[in-house]
Amino acid sequence: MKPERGRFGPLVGSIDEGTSSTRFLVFAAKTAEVLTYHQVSIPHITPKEGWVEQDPEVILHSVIETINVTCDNLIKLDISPEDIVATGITNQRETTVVWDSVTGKPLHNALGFMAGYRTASTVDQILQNGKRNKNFLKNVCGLPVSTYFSALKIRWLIDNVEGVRRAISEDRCLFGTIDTWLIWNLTGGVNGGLHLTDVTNASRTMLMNIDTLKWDPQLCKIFDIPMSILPEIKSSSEIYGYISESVLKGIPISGVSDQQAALVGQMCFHQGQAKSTYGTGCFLLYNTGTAIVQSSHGLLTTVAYQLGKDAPPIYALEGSIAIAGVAMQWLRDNLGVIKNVTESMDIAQSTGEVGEVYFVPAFSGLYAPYWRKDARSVICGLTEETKPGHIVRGALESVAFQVRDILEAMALDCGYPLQKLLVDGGMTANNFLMQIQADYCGIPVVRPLMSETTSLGAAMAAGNAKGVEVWDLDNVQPVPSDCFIPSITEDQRDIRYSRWKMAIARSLDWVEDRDDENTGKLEKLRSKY
Ligand SMILES: Nc1ncnc2c1ncn2[C@@H]1O[C@H](COP(=O)(O)OP(=O)(O)O)[C@@H](O)[C@H]1O
Ligand SMILES: O=P(O)(O)OC[C@H](O)CO
Repeated sequence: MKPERGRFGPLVGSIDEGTSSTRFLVFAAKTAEVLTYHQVSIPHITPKEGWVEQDPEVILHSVIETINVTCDNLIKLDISPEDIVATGITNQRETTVVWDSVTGKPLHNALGFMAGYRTASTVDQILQNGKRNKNFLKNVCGLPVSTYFSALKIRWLIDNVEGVRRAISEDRCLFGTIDTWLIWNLTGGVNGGLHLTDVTNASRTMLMNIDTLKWDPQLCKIFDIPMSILPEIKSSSEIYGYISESVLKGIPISGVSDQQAALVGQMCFHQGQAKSTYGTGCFLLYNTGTAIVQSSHGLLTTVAYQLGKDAPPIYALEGSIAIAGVAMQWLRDNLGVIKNVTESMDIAQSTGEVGEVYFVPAFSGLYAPYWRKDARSVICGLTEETKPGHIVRGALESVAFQVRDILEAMALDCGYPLQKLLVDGGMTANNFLMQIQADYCGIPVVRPLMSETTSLGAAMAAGNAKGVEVWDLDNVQPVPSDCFIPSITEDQRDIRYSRWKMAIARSLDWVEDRDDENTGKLEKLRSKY
């Protein structure tokens, strides 16, 4: 029997395409409750050391699969999928896809956001081997020149993949971050798919002017990227188009964003509010309101959200950490010291207070606030007492310390320290990490009981564009949360943090970094040892 319509009122879907997995969640608009969801893992492909790729078609199929299974789950719960009125997309950001508009086929695997090695020489090329400072475009796009951002990945693809050059010359090449790839396919693909992105994703390419919110011809010229391959930029909350096939046929896609969506999901609508999302990487965003604040301490300036095409853009300062939860996957898959990522909590806890080990997971350099592609991982402080648990603990502590690095930079840029940290994302299930985060930053860490705030933010944006409020924002009760309170002394905190800084110093200058102001340092080191 068909489920009865309207049991929970209007429903809003959220496609959450992260670096490690894809989920489709369905929210009851009135209560923002997750009614059901389905999740599938997305494999990383590493054809060479440090070259992280994913298959765009696997990503697309994972989205379709999660939509289908979630809708089946709804029916089993006697809820009608026909109650879904809109869907949002929240996605891994800088990850870059290029495809052929005629065949619909990708021209290469997607280049992952943390693929540092591959584009290192592209960075050197743009910086003219150290003649330009890495911040030379920051005033225009808010970002330093780094392997992280899409423009470098597009440039690499044009330089290295013949099929991409040919498709450009034949005017068949389309570029997109994952949101764009999904929207194009879900709205029809080769049969009229729409080539669109949202302003928050566009702000991570290095090609959008942070002030005008348009593709910047000067930036495109510097990277030598044809503007014809770029999607149209929309706000984070408007009707992008309608899903052309599947059980959601006819439903509008009407909200798009990623880490920035968690700011919305965490209700950080006011200047001065911040959240940190702990997933594959970790991303701390601080709402700066309508002001474009340029950091002097290694943070990015990015668009936080624009909730409607005529709404003012709201900006954020961001600290991006490349390696967070993925370090747990590395401990599991490469070192075999944990059987699953959840186990990391008990193993780390079991080490007690003895045997401090500091682990800087700079697998392909360090992102904020260091921006050092010459850094590589180090594990310091090993003794004959060191056990695998100490390494696991060191990996979890590295996330907490990197977040402190970012909070220090934010306090310098903003003039005052943050009073509490709102957190979300898969890794926040780890209570040990949450406690040491509070300990090492010296402020309370507040974790909502519903940790899917990124998806919620995308659903809120999608509902907003359809005139359906997800969560009654006028009557919103305090979000039920757990709070972790600092439990170590200032002295203990400072000693640990200064050792972390020593470990960071040891991770730098490991490979040659021509764009860095310390050019030649490596040569000096070589002659010294
Ligand atoms: N209990 C846990 N302890 C430590 N890390 C965890 C735990 N649960 C999940 N993770 C890590 O969090 C990441 C998944 O979080 P998620 O928010 O789904 O990431 P993404 O959105 O980047 O795909 C994985 O890298 C995983 O290793
Ligand atoms: O995989 P996620 O969801 O943690 O997102 C990755 C970031 O968007 C990269 O900037």
